[in-house]
Amino acid sequence: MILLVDIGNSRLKWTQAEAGVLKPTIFMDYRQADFPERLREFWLSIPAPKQVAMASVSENALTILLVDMARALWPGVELIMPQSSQTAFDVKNAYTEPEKLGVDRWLALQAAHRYYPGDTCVVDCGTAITIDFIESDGRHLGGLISPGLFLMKKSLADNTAALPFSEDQADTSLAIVTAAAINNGTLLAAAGLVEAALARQPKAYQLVLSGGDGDMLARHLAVPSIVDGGLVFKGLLNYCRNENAS
Ligand SMILES: Nc1ncnc2c1ncn2[C@@H]1O[C@H](COP(=O)(O)OP(=O)(O)OP(=O)(O)O)[C@@H](O)[C@H]1O
Ligand SMILES: CC(C)(CO)[C@@H](O)C(=O)NCCC(=O)O
Ligand SMILES: [K+]
Repeated sequence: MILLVDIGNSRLKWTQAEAGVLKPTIFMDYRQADFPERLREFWLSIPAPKQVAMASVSENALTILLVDMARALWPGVELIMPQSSQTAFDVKNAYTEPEKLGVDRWLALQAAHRYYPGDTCVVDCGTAITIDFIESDGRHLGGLISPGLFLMKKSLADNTAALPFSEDQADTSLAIVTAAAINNGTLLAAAGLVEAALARQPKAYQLVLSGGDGDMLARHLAVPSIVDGGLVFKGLLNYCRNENAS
């Protein structure tokens, strides 16, 4: 078994890979006080992994906590922590400073290149919305970063007197009450961003979505898309030896 860990900006996501097949993802809020205990209990209940692969775009302290926990639970376990680089698994990073590209974006690009070959636009709709374009030959063209839906709504609530934070259902129609106006406005901002990014390219790209709001965004886009919430995990798996072994 290989333990795969994606430390995002708001949540920790982890899963087990057995013979290359991913189990359901466990999502955890790492800001809760009892998070380390809850995670340790979870990890005590699973078979000892041969390898632990981690991707982190979060604070170092959290990464260190998780590394220490894995080492304490499974002494001698092999830890794999990929970093963004110039090229990996036939993907060429477009950034002028390749190591500055978020490792979540880098891993998602590698997974997209492997599992969704072709000219592809990879969108992660999480804390941030990231949009990256990759050509069928593995050349990354670059990307875009915007606040995600939660942050858009939170910044409205935090910076105005009259606007509340609302998590009601959203669509892209015109609203006649405040909460719907915010939910629909921010959803249309996200959908419009993705549609505009695609429309401004000189050719067509297939669209692959991931992230906590990926499903919701997919339902409201005017263009077809594939939703795959496992892109970062699949990218991590590339870096593991014997990925097909149990
Ligand atoms: N407390 C919360 N903070 C932020 N987002 C939340 C929270 N609760 C629910 N969400 C939802 O999850 C979305 C974030 O998705 P996701 O879980 O992929 O983000 P993440 O864990 O921070 O990962 P990443 O950093 O990779 O984007 C938000 O836009 C929001 O809709
Ligand atoms: C953009 C986020 C926050 C998305 O999770 C992450 O990929 C990150 O911290 N990136 C570093 C900056 C960059 O990718 O240009
Ligand atoms: K992300």
